[in-house]
Amino acid sequence: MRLTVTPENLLEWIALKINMVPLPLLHAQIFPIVGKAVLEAADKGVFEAVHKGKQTVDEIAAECRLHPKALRELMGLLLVLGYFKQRDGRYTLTRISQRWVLKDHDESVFGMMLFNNRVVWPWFEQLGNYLQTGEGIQYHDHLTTDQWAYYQQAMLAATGTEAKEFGRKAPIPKNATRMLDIGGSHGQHSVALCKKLPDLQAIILDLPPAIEQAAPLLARAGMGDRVRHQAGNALTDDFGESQYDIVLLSSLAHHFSNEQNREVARKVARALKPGGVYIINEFIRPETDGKSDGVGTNLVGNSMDLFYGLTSTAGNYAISEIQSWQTDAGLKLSKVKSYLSIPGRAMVVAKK
Ligand SMILES: C[S@@+](CC[C@H](N)C(=O)[O-])C[C@H]1O[C@@H](n2cnc3c(N)ncnc32)[C@H](O)[C@@H]1O
Repeated sequence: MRLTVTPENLLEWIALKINMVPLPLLHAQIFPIVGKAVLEAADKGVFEAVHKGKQTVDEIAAECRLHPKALRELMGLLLVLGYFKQRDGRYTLTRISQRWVLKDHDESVFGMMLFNNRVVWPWFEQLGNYLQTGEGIQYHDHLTTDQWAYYQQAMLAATGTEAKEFGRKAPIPKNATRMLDIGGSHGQHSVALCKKLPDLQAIILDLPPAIEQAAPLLARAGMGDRVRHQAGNALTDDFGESQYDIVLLSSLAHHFSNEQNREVARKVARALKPGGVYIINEFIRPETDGKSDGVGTNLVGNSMDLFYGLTSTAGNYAISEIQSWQTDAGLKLSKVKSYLSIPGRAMVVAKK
């Protein structure tokens, strides 16, 4: 998928076609305000206010304690972006905002919006420094307790749609009984598989400050002892020998260096039972050397690559790199499964 500029009439189409429109001006001037406007609107409670029945700018402004003139400007932009409909000065939510933004919808990305607005936004200031030094933020080493809470809620929000597709598509042994979910946070991937296989139990290995915030999120799934947290560190802990039918590493490889991922794969291979699977679930770095790895160059893969570089120094990996960790660890490669709901993301699977 791509973010494109769509002409609204023939003259605009021609202007775009003959390179008369300064597209970089859109990237430089329009895109930053679009992103921040959506984040602030969610954070200030604008969507929830409309959901509660506040429909005019004055009603929404009073409910959210915002300045009416400033809010009118914000609503104009959100209208163009398709978050609201407006008739006779009364705003209503569109299907997009009802499904993806309202706090209580099970697929809502609201938690990710709060994290991005309150924690991540200031990090972007450091992109220039990252480009000069190659040194990312390594945020796991610096988060405050509140930031850990926003982070874990964001991870849950980001998984609302993915976990369903993961549950349907993950190629797992039908008789699996034990699973290790490394950096599993809220545990939704494990919950999805445990709902599918009644004899499966999962351990979610994560850092102690993450578990402190993720425990109540996991408890909401009502899985009891079948999915439980274990405090640890994937880089220093041993995972044991012939213990698990399934090991999952979801959205953690991008925080680790190539060598760290290779070492994690070695420990995973030892910890798998014969026939067990190692699933690395990740945003894929599109190949930049012209070779296609099945996912191709795309907006999500490329922007997440830069984002993870900035935030963790590592970044995304190409499918061929991920598979090299698995084969070096003595595992046999299986199919790569991509997602329909999250473009640029895939499960890279290997078997013992
Ligand atoms: C980006 S989140 C992904 C959460 C979840 N697996 C998912 O796909 O939604 C990365 C998780 O890995 C955890 N993590 C980071 N470094 C870790 C380490 N060295 N050992 C174990 N967990 C780690 C973080 O605390 C966080 O919960």
